[in-house]
Amino acid sequence: MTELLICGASFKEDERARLETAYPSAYVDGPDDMASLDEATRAGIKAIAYKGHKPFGGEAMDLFPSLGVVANYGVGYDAIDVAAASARGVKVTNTPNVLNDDVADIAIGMLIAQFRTMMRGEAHVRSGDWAKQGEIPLNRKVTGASVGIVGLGRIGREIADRCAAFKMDIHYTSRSEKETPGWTYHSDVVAMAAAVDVLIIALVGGAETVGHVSKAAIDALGPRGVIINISRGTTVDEGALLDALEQGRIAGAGLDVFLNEPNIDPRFTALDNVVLQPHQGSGSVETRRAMAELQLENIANFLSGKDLVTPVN
Ligand SMILES: NC(=O)c1ccc[n+]([C@@H]2O[C@H](COP(=O)([O-])OP(=O)(O)OC[C@H]3O[C@@H](n4cnc5c(N)ncnc54)[C@H](O)[C@@H]3O)[C@@H](O)[C@H]2O)c1
Ligand SMILES: O=C(O)[C@H](O)CO
Repeated sequence: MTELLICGASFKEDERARLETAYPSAYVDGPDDMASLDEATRAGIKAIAYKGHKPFGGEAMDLFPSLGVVANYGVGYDAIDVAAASARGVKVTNTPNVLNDDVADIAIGMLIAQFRTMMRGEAHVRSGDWAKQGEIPLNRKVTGASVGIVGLGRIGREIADRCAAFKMDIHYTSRSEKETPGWTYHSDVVAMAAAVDVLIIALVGGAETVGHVSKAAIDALGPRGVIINISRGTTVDEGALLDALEQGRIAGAGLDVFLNEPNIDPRFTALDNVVLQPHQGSGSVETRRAMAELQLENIANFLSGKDLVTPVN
């Protein structure tokens, strides 16, 4: 009997093989393909291993009368309708913590690359312009900058700890104030943006945080301001961000996440004050392996009647 459905075209070959070896399974590229599975297969599915950002809602869950768990590969589960799952008695799990270091590292990497114009420096060396034209313009010091972390959760905290090592003046917003001596708490993102040079967005995605970093926050950041986003494309007003970047009303951005990935707004690629990454925050071999193992552990625990390791609902 097929107990597991593997759903997601972005599963790597080894990740998929590990799941297939563990349980009799079926595979689909995404939720839109679930209805194409035959009824007998759908009837047996108890667990879905999910990977990707395509919306997975109640209608698709209803195709599986025995479904008990949706195990997401990733900490952010904004693609999954958790309320619909709960209403159907379906558990949702995710992969928190194991990816904190990688995502924090790439946030700091983009910050350094943006401040120190490393992409321009790279192009200057590769093109031969260094020998022909000499040095690139001077850029901006990273150590000691003032930084505002939007969302001091698991990843936000790791980012802040790295910023502390760079002797930065640390500000943050969060739903509640934390025990962080020396760091400045703001209840309002616009007020924080007015007080710092850099905003690093580490919020959850989903309906509640759409446009959280608003046009007003971008305007408050000002012409020396830089926005780093490793959360979701939805958490910032992307149109306002593009306008501000094009008009030089902020200094630049480092972005790992966008609306409509991977078909991002072409206005981004025309800019020379941005560092752009292909949503690869957690994308080291080591971390992806840990995420895959945690996903499988959640599935295994569910199917053997044990407690889930990282339940969401
Ligand atoms: N770029 C990547 O590859 C990558 C990798 C992993 C995670 N992420 C994103 O990072 C997010 C954060 O992950 P985490 O493990 O740190 O999550 P977390 O839950 O520990 O922290 C989330 C933060 O968002 C804040 N928050 C939640 N709901 C809010 C609301 N309605 N309004 C204002 N603030 C709110 C919380 O207070 C917290 O500070 C994920 O949800 C995911 O979207 C991206
Ligand atoms: O949320 C996450 O873990 C990453 O963005 C991958 O989806």
